[in-house]
Amino acid sequence: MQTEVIVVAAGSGSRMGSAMKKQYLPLDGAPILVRTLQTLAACPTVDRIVLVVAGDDVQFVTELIEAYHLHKIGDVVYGGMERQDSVRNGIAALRHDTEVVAVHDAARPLVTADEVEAVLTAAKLFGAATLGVPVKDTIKRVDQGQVRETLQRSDLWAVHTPQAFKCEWLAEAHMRAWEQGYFGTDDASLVEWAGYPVTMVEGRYSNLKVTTPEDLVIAEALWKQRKGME
Ligand SMILES: Nc1ccn([C@@H]2O[C@H](COP(=O)(O)OP(=O)(O)OP(=O)(O)O)[C@@H](O)[C@H]2O)c(=O)n1
Ligand SMILES: C[C@](O)(CO)[C@H](O)COP(=O)(O)O
Repeated sequence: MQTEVIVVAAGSGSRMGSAMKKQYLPLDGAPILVRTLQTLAACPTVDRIVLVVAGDDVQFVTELIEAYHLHKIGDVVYGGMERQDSVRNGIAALRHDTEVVAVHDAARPLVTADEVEAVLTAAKLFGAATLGVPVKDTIKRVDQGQVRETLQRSDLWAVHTPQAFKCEWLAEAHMRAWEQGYFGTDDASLVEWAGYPVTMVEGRYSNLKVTTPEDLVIAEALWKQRKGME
């Protein structure tokens, strides 16, 4: 059974506000994107990685792949306006014999091989799965500055990547979403919208998405702590 991972790295990182796009900022001396790709390539179940980057970054990323001897990288394809467009471009580059595909944010460099393997295993068994963690804060729905509702925290999970799917489920969901103008902030929501069940796999709080400057400080501390424990 062939397994591929689409790594989306074509965002602009506007919330980070740095001169360099956040996926290329250093995490303990190597670019965040490199850290992410090294972990995915080390997963025994992952056969190939499709990397989605901005058109302007292809040359730079090709140099990174060589400089860091990154392996399992198949196609490097252009991203789109939204994350969903970038994933759709990645799907178009999958091999025809791929049965399970995972989608992962380049901006989540702290994912571990055992988390990746757990979500891939669940997708093989149940068709679709996402990593996530139970939320720790109380979540309220707010409209025009007014609290409208306090949600039942025990039902709420913060969703991470990777998310993994039977290839045909993900491809169908993305194609229908594109045709019907449906947008979601993750791939699982498209697959849910298409009518398929999605299994939640509990991951670790450390698998944060580097989004704003404080995330980078936390990610660096977690990375160094992990390295110290090896
Ligand atoms: N058009 C886009 C937008 C996002 N991404 C990728 O999707 C992941 C999650 O997106 P996010 O953290 O929101 O990244 P950005 O869009 O870059 O950040 P921002 O919203 O702050 O601009 C990142 O790895 C990002 O590079 C992408 O490939 N293509
Ligand atoms: C896919 C994701 O990382 C799951 O938490 C998240 O939805 C991406 O959202 P963003 O708007 O691209 O930050």
